[in-house]
Amino acid sequence: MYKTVDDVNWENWDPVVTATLMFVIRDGRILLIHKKRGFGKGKINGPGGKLESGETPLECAIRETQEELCITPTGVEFAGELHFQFTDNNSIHGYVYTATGYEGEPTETDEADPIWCSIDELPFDRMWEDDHIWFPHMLEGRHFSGRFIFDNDRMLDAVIELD
Ligand SMILES: Nc1[nH]c(=O)nc2c1ncn2[C@H]1C[C@H](O)[C@@H](COP(=O)(O)OP(=O)(O)OP(=O)(O)O)O1
Repeated sequence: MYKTVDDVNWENWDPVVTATLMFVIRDGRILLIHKKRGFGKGKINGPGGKLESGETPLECAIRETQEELCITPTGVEFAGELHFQFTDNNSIHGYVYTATGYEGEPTETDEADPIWCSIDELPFDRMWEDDHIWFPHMLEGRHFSGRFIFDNDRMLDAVIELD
């Protein structure tokens, strides 16, 4: 049973899922989604999803943003990595990207409803519990690497490293 980050053998960690997140940040605002289905349904997060075969995390993050919000992010940069170990043995390796702009118009789809938020008033109470730990680093443009233990959607432990 995983309780703390130290209970995981990170050297041999073999995540079940590799996934991505994309955050468009411009003019003091960030483009989030209300997730309508899939993992984390009902939460507020960035667009993103599972890596498909033959795809890089960057390609995945752009494709998922196109699929979920009908926009193509521009000025994309790598922001950080997230390592989630769940007590039920699920595990997710997440790659986070930021973008400074986009082509198209953010549009509601079956998967997501777009929400613009002020970066000073983020809805952390409706987001995954780890987000308040690494969002400030992402917003500062600081690369981060986070390790987290979750029991369903309750965070049990967290460690964050900065470049
Ligand atoms: N603790 C957490 N904090 C966070 O901010 N995002 C998390 C998270 N745990 C998972 N995610 C995100 C990462 C990724 O975008 C998504 C999980 O990917 P999944 O592919 O499992 O989701 P979906 O069911 O949307 O899959 P797709 O069918 O590929 O869209 O949830």
